[in-house]
Amino acid sequence: MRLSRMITAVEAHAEGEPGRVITGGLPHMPGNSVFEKMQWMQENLDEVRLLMLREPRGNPGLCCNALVPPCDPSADAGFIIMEQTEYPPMSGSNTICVVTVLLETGILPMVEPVTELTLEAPAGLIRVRAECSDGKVTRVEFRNVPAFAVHLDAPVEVAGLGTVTVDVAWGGMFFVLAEAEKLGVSLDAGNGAEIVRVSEAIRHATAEQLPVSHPDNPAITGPTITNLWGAPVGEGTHGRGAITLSTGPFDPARPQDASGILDRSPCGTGTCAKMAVLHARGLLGVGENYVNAGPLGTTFTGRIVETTTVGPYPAIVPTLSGQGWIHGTANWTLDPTDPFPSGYTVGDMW
Ligand SMILES: O=C([O-])C1=[NH+]CCC1
Repeated sequence: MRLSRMITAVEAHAEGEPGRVITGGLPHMPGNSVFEKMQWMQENLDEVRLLMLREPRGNPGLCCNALVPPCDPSADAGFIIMEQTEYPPMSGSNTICVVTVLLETGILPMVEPVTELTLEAPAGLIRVRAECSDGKVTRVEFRNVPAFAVHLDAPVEVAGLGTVTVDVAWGGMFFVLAEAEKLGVSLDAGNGAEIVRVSEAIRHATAEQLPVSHPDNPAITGPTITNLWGAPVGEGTHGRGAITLSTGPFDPARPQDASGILDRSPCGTGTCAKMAVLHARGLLGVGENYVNAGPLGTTFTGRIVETTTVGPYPAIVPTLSGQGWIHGTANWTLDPTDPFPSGYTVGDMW
């Protein structure tokens, strides 16, 4: 066997959303921050993202994280997040997967009943509190980067849908948010294809008509992801959402060909963006929880712990909590004669 790559990984999911964690096999990535390391990886090593996320080693619903040494001296570990069409600055489900892997495989020491650690994500420092029992991480709570609303009740002209009223908010990624019921879209997981089609049309139109960038880092732009939200359905929940991640380019002339995938979790950054919108509308206050359900019925619990400002925007500092599980380990390899050195996609499921 001759190999041009061997990548060691731990397979994990957080409340249903898969988040592979690469623990070895990647070269040193230069940079004075994890954000700069992410930029270097995007420019010099993007074939690894494609190799991990595309077939035969990946699938449309998979996210992948690369553990990297942190740059901030207060951080215990750094991680770069890879998705099908972008390197997101932050991700709740992937943070929970990374923490679960770091502690349950011994990369960082587990302290029971509570382990406290700091991660450096591309978006910044993430303070983590992990509840642990008998060697298992039973709950991960992290203090996210500040979340804020940029637009509330903004009209967007969407091909095939007409004028759609949207919110645009940052929760670690830039989301466009719209109410599913007003669009006549069911949020039941079985309606995934319509959710993706409608969400991609709204995202594409909003990115064109209401482009946004982060006041502290203009290289972070959007919106890149969509949150169709609705009323709570489960006992003890405050809301539900279906988050669509793009898996390919969108052609407004052929919205029926939209390619995207639902986050299987309630989406941590999406929950934080929704909380920022609720707070901006005076509907959620400091100290209040927001339990958000995703397509599988699993939940993340968000909480506003304080308020702040980001550039010109009033903002909230949210915590988010949920649980992760390891479901495998792998050595992913690439033979130099493999005809697909960056994996492949086929139109039937991409
Ligand atoms: O939990 C999260 O923030 C996300 N999960 C997948 C995309 C972003």
